[in-house]
Amino acid sequence: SSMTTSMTLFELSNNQKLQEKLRREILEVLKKHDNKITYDAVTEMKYLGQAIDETLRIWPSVQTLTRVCTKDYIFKNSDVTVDKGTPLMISVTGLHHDPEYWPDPDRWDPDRFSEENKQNRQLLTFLPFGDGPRNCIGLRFGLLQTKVALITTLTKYRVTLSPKTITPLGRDPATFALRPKNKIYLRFEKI
Ligand code: HEM
Repeated sequence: SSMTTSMTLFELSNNQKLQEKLRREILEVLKKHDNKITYDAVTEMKYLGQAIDETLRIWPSVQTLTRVCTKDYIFKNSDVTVDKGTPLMISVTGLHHDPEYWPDPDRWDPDRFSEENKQNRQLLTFLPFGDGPRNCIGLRFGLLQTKVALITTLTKYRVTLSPKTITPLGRDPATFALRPKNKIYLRFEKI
C-alpha cells in the first residue's frame, strides 16, 4: 500500500493537471459527506480508483506471480508445451507494459480505467493482485489504505517533483517486489 501511494504521488507530481482534477473530485465528494472520510465517500471517488489502478498497471508492487502447472498443457497454434509439475513465473510488469493490450504503455493515464474502457479490455491483462483462489487476500484493505493516504495528502498538500529525483526512475532488478532504482524526492506545498 505504501509503495502504491508513493508511486501515485510520483505520477501526480508529473501530471499537475490530473492532480488538480483528482483533488477537485476528492473535495467535491468530501463536501457531500460533511468533510468526513467515510467508506461511502471513498467509494464515490471514481477517479481516485482509476488513478490507483493506473499506478498499479505501470508499477505493480508484486512484479511476478508464481504458480505450478497442474496438468500438461499445449499453447494454442504453437508447439510450446508446459509439463505437469513445472514451476512458472508470470511477469505482471511485462503484461502490464505490453503495447498490444496497453497502447503507449509508459504513459500514466487513469482514463484507461473508465467504465467504458474497462469493459472493452481483454480478460486477465491486468493482474496487480493476481487471480484465482490464491489471489491477494488484502486487496480491499490495500486499496482502502492507499485511497485514505492519498485523500489525506492531496486535501492538504500540492505535490511536485523535486529536481533531486532522477527520471526515468528505473526498477531495481534484485527484487521481485517493486523498488524503483532511483529515489523519489517530492515537494509538499501546503494548500
Ligand atoms: C496495494 C497493495 C497490495 C498489492 C498490490 C498486493 C498484491 C499481491 C499479489 C500480486 C499477490 C499474489 C497473488 C497471486 O499469486 O495470484 C498477493 C498475495 C497476498 N497478499 Fe497482497 N497485495 C497488497 C496488499 C496486501 C495487504 C494490505 C495484505 C494484508 C493485510 C496482503 C496480503 C496478502 C497475502 C496474505 C497474500 C498471499 C495469499 C495466498 O497465497 O493465498 N496484501 N498480494
